[in-house]
Parts: sequence; C-alpha cells; structure tokens
Amino acid sequence: CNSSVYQMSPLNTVMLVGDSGVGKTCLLVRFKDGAFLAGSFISTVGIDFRNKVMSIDAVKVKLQIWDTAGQERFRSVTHAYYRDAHALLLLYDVTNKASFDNIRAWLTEIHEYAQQDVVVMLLGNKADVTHDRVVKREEGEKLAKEFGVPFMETSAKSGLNVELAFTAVARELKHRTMKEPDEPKFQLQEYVDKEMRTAGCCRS
Ligand SMILES: Nc1nc2c(ncn2[C@@H]2O[C@H](COP(=O)(O)OP(=O)(O)OP(=O)(O)O)[C@@H](O)[C@H]2O)c(=O)[nH]1
Repeated sequence: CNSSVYQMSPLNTVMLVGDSGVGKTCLLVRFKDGAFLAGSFISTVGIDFRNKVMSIDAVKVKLQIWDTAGQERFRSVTHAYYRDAHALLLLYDVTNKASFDNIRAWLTEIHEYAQQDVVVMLLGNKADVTHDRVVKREEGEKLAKEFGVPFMETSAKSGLNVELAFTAVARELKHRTMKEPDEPKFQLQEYVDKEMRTAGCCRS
C-alpha cells in the first residue's frame, strides 16, 4: 500500500520553436528517451507531440510537448498552435548565425500569435560543438536580457541542461496553476542559475 499522495497538475502545453535544423526534435527525444538521434537529419513535417509527466515536489506535472516544423512552408500550421501554448522553448543553433539572428523575428511572431502571459525561454542548442561555434554564450545572454526572457545553452547530443530546461518550465507552470496564496513568485532565471551553479556550471 503506497501512502504517498500526489497532486496532479492540469495539462500544460510546451511548444518547441526555432529555425529548421536547430535541434528541436533532438532536444525532445533527449528529454523523453534520454537518447540522441545521430545520423541523417529528417525535418519535422507540420507538428508532432509527446507527453511527459514530471514530479515537481509532491506534484505530478503533466507536459504535452509540441515539436514544430522550423521550415518556413509550415509556418501557418505553427501559428495555429501558438494560442494554446503555455510555454515556448525558443531554440537557436550556436553553430548557425542565421538561426540566432532570426530569434528577433521569432519573438515578434510569438508576440503576435501567443498568449500574452506565455512562458518563453531562449535556448542556445548544440553547445557541445566547439570548433564550429559562431554564437558566443554572452551574445545569447545579452539578447535574452534585452527581451526579458530566461536563457541557457543546451546540447541534445551531450544532454547538457536538457532536463533543467524542461524542469524549470514545468516548475514555472506548476507555480502558475497551483500556487499557494502566500507563496512568492517563482523566479525562473534565478532557479536556472542556482541549479547550474550547484551542478558546477553545466549539467548533463
Ligand atoms: N552536435 C549537435 N548536433 C545536434 C544537436 N541537436 C541536434 N543536432 C543535429 O542537428 C540536426 C537537426 O536536428 P533536428 O532536431 O532534426 O532539428 P529540428 O530543429 O527539429 O529541425 P526541423 O524539424 O526542420 O524544424 C540533426 O542532424 C541533429 O543530429 C546538438 O545538441 N548537438
């Protein structure tokens, strides 16, 4: 007989967005299955989704994660889903300058189509790559500060910060839907920074 009682959160939708090839599908597969999809790159068509339940304190937080197609020709499909997203993980690729430059356009689009209070987190993916890196971590931090969104670098290949990115978002969403009246506001960036410091900078 298991006496532990879990509370269950309402379903939270988390949408992965960003240019084609930045690693959205790989990030989701790493988070869900703990594996890296090596080999040929197969672009997502339209939209795909996976469910995951995370335990945050004594609460089961249900996430439905939508993996969108980054290719321009699927953009109208993505637009239709923004409205129902509770959180957005916006990715660029640290080895692809254009994907970083396009973040401003993605943020404009988010502003136009998503709910006003949507949780947005900027992720600089492929941080495992050293020789081909063209976007410095500081540049990602600066852009994120400018738009007032939390930021971290990730790697779907090594697993760096992948769990942390989803945990931070799940905590924020849990806090929003199940906050005790006297509980202080959850500070997402502070939580991320603290977790990274505790893990000695970077965690996989
Ligand atoms: N080195 C490295 N390669 C990665 C990483 N994440 C993804 N890749 C590679 O980048 C390519 C594109 O990854 P996907 O996850 O399919 O990209 P996507 O953003 O889902 O692309 P679309 O479906 O077209 O929007 C693949 O060849 C992956 O192996 C990473 O963290 N590090």
